[in-house]
Amino acid sequence: MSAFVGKYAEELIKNAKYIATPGKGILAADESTGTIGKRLSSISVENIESNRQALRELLFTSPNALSYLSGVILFEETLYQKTSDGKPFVEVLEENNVIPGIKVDKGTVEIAGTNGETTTQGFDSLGTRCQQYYKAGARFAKWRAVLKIGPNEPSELSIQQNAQGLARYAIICQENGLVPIVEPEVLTDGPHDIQKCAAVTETVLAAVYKALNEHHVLLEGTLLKPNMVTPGSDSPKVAAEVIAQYTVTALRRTVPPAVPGIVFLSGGQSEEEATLNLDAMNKLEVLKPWTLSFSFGRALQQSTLKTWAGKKENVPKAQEAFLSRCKANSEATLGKYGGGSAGGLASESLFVKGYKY
Ligand SMILES: O=P(O)(O)OC[C@H]1O[C@](O)(COP(=O)(O)O)[C@@H](O)[C@@H]1O
Repeated sequence: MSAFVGKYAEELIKNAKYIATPGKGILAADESTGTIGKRLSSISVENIESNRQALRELLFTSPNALSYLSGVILFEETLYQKTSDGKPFVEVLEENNVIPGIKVDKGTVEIAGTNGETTTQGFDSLGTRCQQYYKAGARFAKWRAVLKIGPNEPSELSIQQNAQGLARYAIICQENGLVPIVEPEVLTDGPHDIQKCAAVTETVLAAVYKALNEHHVLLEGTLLKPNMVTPGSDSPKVAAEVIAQYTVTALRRTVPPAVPGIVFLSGGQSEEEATLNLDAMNKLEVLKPWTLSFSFGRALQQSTLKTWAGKKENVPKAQEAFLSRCKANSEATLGKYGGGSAGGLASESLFVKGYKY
């Protein structure tokens, strides 16, 4: 084995495999304080710790919803929070066989001399932070790199910087017992067609797997969180079957079978769109050596957030909405989603231009 095999190898492989269990997926509830502020302001709720805690408690204590999840990504503040009855969130998740994860990046900064391209920050004391998060119960981590499509973008510089950054992050996580989720997000902004998105996604993923190899990352103990291959936001939409075909083709060309699971981000798709696209991928009859599942933020929470609207009396209804999205996405990981669990809210587009933070 060419990869560096540290003392956590077996545990990393076991946890990555568990997270990729067919029928289960990841809730991305790791919005940083700024990002959750935007979500809360959309329902006129103040961005203070008690409101952030209340939203996360609503999600994590949602009856039956956790049976469709294998992992939840947390922001640092949430990792140490408790329910209103005083039970640590980490315990609530563990009791339901859901692995707690942690966002370890510190957001993006512009790369000088580029047309608004970015690299991701967060290397300062990353190893020490991983050790602390492991002690607190986290067993996987997330780091988001962002690439954009433009006339000359992504540049070679941004592809290389982001691939190297993801690989360096991944090996530091593995040295400290955390399964790294490798997230190179190609943004959907722009007038490009689906072929362009496919070409860029393939180039980016090829660079990422080359870098992971150079850094001796144990692929069996990682997960990939990519964008789906779609037309740009200013282009006409295409059918879920077309998205499925292009996305699975791009992944088959670039992601080694040693990777146990690919967990998509939703990237501003509506809840229903994201589920139907995932379902169409799992219905495709081609060899897919990895589990294809979800790690949605907005596409799991939007109708729940709107239904809650910050009011205690709406919690049971909001939890029903959350359960219905979790169940729908679980079915989609098996290619068994019939569609239609969408109320009006689940079909609302969640696209935000230049989604960075
Ligand atoms: O910039 P932040 O606060 O890290 O948030 C980025 C968000 O994007 C994600 O990576 C993907 O979310 P979406 O499914 O909403 O695209 C989440 O895990 C995360 O909450």
